[in-house]
Amino acid sequence: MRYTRQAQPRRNGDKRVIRTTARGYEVLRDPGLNKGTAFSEGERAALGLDGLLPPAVTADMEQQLDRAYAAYSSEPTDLAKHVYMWRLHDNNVTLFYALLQRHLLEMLPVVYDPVVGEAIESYSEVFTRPRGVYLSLGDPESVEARLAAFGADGDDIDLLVASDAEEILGIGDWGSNGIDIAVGKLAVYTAAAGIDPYRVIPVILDAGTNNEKLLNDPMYIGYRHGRKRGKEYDAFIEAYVTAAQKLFPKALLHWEDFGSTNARRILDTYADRVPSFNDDVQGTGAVVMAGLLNAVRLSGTPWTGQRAVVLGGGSAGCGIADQIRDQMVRSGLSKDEATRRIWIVDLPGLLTEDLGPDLLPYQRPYARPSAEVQDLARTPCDVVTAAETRWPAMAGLRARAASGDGIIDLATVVAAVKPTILIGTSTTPGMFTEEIVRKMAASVERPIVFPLSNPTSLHEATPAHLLEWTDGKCLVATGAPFDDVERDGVVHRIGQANNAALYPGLGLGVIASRASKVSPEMLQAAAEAVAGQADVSTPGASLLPSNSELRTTSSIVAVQVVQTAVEQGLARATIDEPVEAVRRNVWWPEYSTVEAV
Ligand SMILES: NC(=O)c1ccc[n+]([C@@H]2O[C@H](COP(=O)([O-])OP(=O)(O)OC[C@H]3O[C@@H](n4cnc5c(N)ncnc54)[C@H](O)[C@@H]3O)[C@@H](O)[C@H]2O)c1
Ligand SMILES: O=C(O)C[C@H](O)C(=O)O
Ligand SMILES: [Mn+2]
Repeated sequence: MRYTRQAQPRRNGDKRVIRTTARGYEVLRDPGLNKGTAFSEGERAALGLDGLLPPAVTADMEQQLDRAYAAYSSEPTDLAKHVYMWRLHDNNVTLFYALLQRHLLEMLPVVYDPVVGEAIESYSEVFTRPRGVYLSLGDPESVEARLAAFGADGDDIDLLVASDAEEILGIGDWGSNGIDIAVGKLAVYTAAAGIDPYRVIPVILDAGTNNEKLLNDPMYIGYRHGRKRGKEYDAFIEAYVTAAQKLFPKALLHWEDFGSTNARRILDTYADRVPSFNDDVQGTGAVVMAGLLNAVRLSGTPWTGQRAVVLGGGSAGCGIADQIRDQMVRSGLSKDEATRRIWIVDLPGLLTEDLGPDLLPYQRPYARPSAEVQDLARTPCDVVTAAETRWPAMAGLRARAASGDGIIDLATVVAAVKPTILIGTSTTPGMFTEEIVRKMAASVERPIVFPLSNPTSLHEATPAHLLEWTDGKCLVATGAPFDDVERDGVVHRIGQANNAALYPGLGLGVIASRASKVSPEMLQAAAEAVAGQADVSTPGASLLPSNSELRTTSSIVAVQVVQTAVEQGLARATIDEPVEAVRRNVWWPEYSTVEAV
């Protein structure tokens, strides 16, 4: 290691010092050291930078921020802006985060979702330099050595975000390209919650890919092999967890964008063994709960009277269903009564018990008894061959198509159930049709409709359509950012029910408390904290806090998570005061003084 960073204290405004043996270009080429024109005259002399920098010394960051923002703005496309930002990151980490934080509302969709989806699709082409750890199932013995190559000491790492990239957003399998989802999620951790960017590692768990386009692309940079499953896959994940725990014993393991057969299984296997959570199952479930807490309050119908239909019963859909069920139980229903008030529609239509082994274990509790649905109409169905290898539910669809039985489709379910809540996590655009939404609105005063499939192009409906079809009565939240919708003099602000509003604060709380695990109560505390940050007292108000307030939201979430961890006896750090514990762990994008040693 060529320099050491002073770890504590890390408060806004505190001066930090980095001591380094590096000199000259070595300093300028290290994005953790480089300050460009902000190096003082003293630093320039001591570090051998005289002559390597133009003479002007820009004492604060303002001018650099203005220059970088102008360059960013002049990029012609969102993807070019995304690439610009990551080049800036590779040149000067502090400036990257200062710029991102200053323009968070504008830049979040560019650095993160939806543009990160485009970047992942073209990763092999736009690749310039690596930014994380690449682990390959093709070389399982090397897992520990590859993680160790990151070069951090055990106590220096707080958080690893890992993906096997089988189900990136809603765009499917992207193999090693998927490392950018881990990189993007970590950038949000830092910009939204102040997680120290030097104490995190993005990881790709490359288990092969079934993406033919990648397998046939000579430029593909991942493990060129069909996706491996079963024992080999499980051993690979086990090797990762074991190595991560050994090398970085304090770290929280964040799981992102796994396929529906692995996500929940991995979560259940490790939830009690290491501090870990699955963002798509739990982060999404909790952020959607935040939006629903506000929406249900506005709807005037208590939780015990809500009926929810979820389209897309994968990681996100069933994670959301579980949180709705738990909220109904907290409101007084039995677990069974609550489960019966949730209907899940997937590729084979309404999930029913007769799908038997085609159901995933976590879908099974929601499957409706055959007797209950025998009078419902069935619509003939075709098997979509393009989705053949992607979802296990295809087997159920194929069986129903072959038997000539057809499926109980979303329109039929909505007509029969008269849901008060409709959630979309199906990855399929346009599924909430005018007919379906009008049908729902005919029997519910304030329909709650959350189309959540990312990126933007995959949303089940647009907010403008939902408000049009419900005469402005719909309570809407979306997965990606959408513009306000104006109707009859009311400006409807569209809340973004994206896990980015929740996981950064959750992670910060877990790190600050060194919680031994992520409990359901911590998730619920986080959901309530997010809900409480949205003021829904005016007509058209957003159901979730604005992303421009992410920093505040995240710190409030973190404090509640620390508090809950302490109450549950899960905190391994000594916490006298949760606010102070959180504050101590926050990193700010401010230049350190660089000293030559
Ligand atoms: N807003 C958020 O914070 C957030 C969080 C997580 C996931 N998501 C989005 O939710 C979507 C699903 O993500 P996931 O991780 O659950 O994926 P997943 O693969 O685990 O689940 C997708 C499910 O949808 C089903 N499906 C596919 N086509 C369908 C159709 N036409 N009708 C009904 N069901 C269909 C699949 O069989 C599968 O069960 C993605 O688009 C993702 O971006 C949003
Ligand atoms: O990444 C996002 O924007 C949210 C979520 O994790 C997703 O998979 O869509
Ligand atoms: Mn995700």
